[in-house]
Amino acid sequence: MKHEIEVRQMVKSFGKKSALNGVDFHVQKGEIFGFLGPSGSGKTTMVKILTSQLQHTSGSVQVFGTDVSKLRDSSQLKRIGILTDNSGLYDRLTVYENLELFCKLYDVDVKRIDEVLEEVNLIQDKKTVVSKLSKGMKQRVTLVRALLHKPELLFLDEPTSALDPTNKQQIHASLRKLNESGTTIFLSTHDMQEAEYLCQRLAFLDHGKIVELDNPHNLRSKYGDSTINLVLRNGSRIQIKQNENGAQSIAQYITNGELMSIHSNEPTLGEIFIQLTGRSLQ
Ligand SMILES: Nc1ncnc2c1ncn2[C@@H]1O[C@H](COP(=O)(O)OP(=O)(O)OP(=O)(O)O)[C@@H](O)[C@H]1O
Repeated sequence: MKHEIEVRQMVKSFGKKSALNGVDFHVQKGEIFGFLGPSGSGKTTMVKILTSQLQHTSGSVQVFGTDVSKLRDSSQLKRIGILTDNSGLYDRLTVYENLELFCKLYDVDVKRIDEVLEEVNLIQDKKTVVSKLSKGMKQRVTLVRALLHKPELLFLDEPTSALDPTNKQQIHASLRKLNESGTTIFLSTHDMQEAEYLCQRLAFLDHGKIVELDNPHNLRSKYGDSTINLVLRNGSRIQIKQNENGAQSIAQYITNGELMSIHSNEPTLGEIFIQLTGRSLQ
């Protein structure tokens, strides 16, 4: 089966410095794939290569089953959406005028503008000049622009980095909805909660290499210490191993009416990253 994205033994060097070093992964149609790494690990470079804004040094990069360079053809370009830091919005035009330009370029009915503005809670700012928007609002307009033509494959580079928690939630909900309607999403982020909430599979990137790739559930089981935390009615906290002795202890606490709460001790994605690399994602 052809994947939406297929990257094999890919290297990207800037002069003598290698930003990405032998990267292998694929993205299946219909999934949200997370590319997680701290600052400088190579996320933006990867997004630029996958969207044909930057050429890789060696290895193979395929999007929609053909070489990534084909994305420069306008028919192929219309199949993807891109949200990056560099907003490319015209400061002196209003939100609507900016989006209208994009609709003309991509042959999209302008009726779609209101629909997407509603979705990210920006409809009331439709007539505002872009120079008067906050950073977070600009980020949402850029997202609207990336969604207007209903792309099959959406690339997001740190999509919520400038947003407050409420706006973040709104964007996450819109992205999930979009994914449910069939859009495949490649998400680069250093926000592990975002990755945890959105991604079906994740690659952890460190110094230009993928150090782990799996779904969040498998990652947690693989790196968890298989203990269970109990809180007793007298306030004490106990950690118990998941084995026969542990099961007997838990049964005893329940029988004696001493147990108040019980939960598994799964690591967060951030903790797993630290286990793997010795450094944090921030
Ligand atoms: N045009 C360039 N010329 C030289 N080096 C570059 C260039 N672009 C990126 N790099 C280097 O490649 C490495 C990866 O950078 P990249 O921007 O992809 O990281 P990132 O994970 O996106 O970081 P951040 O989260 O801070 O945006 C860094 O060491 C960076 O300095």
